[in-house]
Amino acid sequence: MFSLFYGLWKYVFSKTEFHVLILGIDKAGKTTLLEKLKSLYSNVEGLPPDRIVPTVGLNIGRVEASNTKLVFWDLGGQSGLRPIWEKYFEEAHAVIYVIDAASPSRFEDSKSALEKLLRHEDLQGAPLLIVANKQDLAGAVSVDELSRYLDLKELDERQHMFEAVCAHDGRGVKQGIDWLVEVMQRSKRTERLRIRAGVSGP
Ligand SMILES: Nc1nc2c(ncn2[C@@H]2O[C@H](COP(=O)(O)OP(=O)(O)OP(=O)(O)O)[C@@H](O)[C@H]2O)c(=O)[nH]1
Ligand SMILES: [Mg+2]
Repeated sequence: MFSLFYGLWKYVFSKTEFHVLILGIDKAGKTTLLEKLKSLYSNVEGLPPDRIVPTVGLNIGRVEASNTKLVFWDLGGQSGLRPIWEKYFEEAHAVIYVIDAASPSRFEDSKSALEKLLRHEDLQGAPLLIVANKQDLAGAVSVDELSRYLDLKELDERQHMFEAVCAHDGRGVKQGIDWLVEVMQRSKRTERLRIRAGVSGP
């Protein structure tokens, strides 16, 4: 009986495409992370860091992880571009929020952009992976320090995880994605999005 349900469950998720927004302020390392995700999870080699330029439009990456189709949407983080983010909120299953852990002078900006996003009704119930990026740099803070700094009460009501990552060499990326896939599969938001799209199962 268990294997029947498990098979059905796996079947439903092999059909579902999860939309994951990659957000964060400019220079946090979002596009570098997206390109690393492509290299790690698809047979397309992502761009090397020295070929990545600041994002103005939208970068898309499609990969398959743990038998699940993931579509990443990477948007520009410059302050003038942040108002565009909310256009993608409604359709997103989850958010990866990237922070440059080696730039404390930008933590305030990063925190307030995250705060806004957490308060937005179109993102209600979306699981959140907070990436403490650039762990290869000497000044990078740990996830504990970053979480203490952010100290956001809005996080208490949301499924979230902090992950120490280096988008250059890929460390920490798989752990974060494994967690994200698992929580997206079980989240009420995924169920709501599936019903809205008219997909009720096989
Ligand atoms: N040392 C180090 N540098 C990184 C890492 N990830 C990204 N960078 C560098 O940080 C800079 C900004 O990276 P991007 O990926 O363009 O940042 P972004 O968040 O996409 O920036 P916008 O598109 O402007 O929003 C580049 O010089 C990257 O090479 C990392 O893990 N370690
Ligand atoms: Mg970018």
